[in-house]
Amino acid sequence: MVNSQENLAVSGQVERSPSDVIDESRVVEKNQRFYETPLLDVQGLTQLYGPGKGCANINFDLYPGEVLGIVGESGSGKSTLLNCLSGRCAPQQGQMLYRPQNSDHPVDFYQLSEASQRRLMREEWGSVHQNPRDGIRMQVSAGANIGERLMGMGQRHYGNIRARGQDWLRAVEIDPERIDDLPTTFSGGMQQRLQIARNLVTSPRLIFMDEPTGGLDVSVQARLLDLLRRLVVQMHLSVVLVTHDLAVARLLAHRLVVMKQSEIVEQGITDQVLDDPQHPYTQLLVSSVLTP
Ligand SMILES: Nc1ncnc2c1ncn2[C@@H]1O[C@H](COP(=O)(O)OP(=O)(O)OP(=O)(O)O)[C@@H](O)[C@H]1O
Repeated sequence: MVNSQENLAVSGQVERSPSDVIDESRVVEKNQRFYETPLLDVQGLTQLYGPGKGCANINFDLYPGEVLGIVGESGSGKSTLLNCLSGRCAPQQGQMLYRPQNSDHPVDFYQLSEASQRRLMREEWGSVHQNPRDGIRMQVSAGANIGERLMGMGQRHYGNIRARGQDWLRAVEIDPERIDDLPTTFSGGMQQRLQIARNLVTSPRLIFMDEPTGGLDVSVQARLLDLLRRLVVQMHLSVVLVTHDLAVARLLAHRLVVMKQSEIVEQGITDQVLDDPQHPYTQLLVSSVLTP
């Protein structure tokens, strides 16, 4: 039996011309080289609403296929940082170098024209919000939610778009027979999985996630985390993940950034940061989870 991921690859190929296949082999070569260099290089990013409120002097790299977790208590500036990174807000200072697909040269995202920023956000990036209502349209069918992202990238063949929609519903463990149903008839976990399908159908390289499992029952969370972990590996996604849940960070993130009052106080390999925290604030954060 062909698994969902293979189905996705097959349906993707249906729409590709032979010249695209040749291009693709070049992309793979380039991606291998990119592996040596960051996909995202963030330097001195600052967006302050008041002293200690927002994010200040943020520096980090993100590599292809890497998940970076951003943790910290409420109000430490995680969402402000994510909003700047995902292009929803322009920071007061700093730069974010991004290496676009099929290019050897990084671009400074905030210096791009609004049209170029929007193109990257539409074609190469995705955002998974905590509340699925912020990321999917509740009044159109599940299939339309997935299909409109493909149409936004210029695809017009109804049969192919519908087939991709069904493939992606299957990949996120939703019965493809529900393709014509409204998301309002889905459970919270299903809505979140639909939001993920809508994001991933365009094969993005970079995904921003804000508490993707927040507000879900523990068993639903576990299933979603398992799905996310699998998709991240299969699609070689780079992810910036904001979470207050250290267990979620431990499960998904390769590296962690710890924020306190707008600044990064510690960053490193996830297991090292959580098992041997160096900064007193991180020690407090970790011990507050361990203490019953
Ligand atoms: N648009 C804004 N205008 C004024 N202050 C803001 C704005 N956005 C955020 N802040 C303030 O900046 C600080 C950081 O908020 P932010 O939402 O980034 O924190 P957070 O770590 O994501 O918190 P939480 O985990 O509760 O979502 C807070 O004090 C908040 O009140």
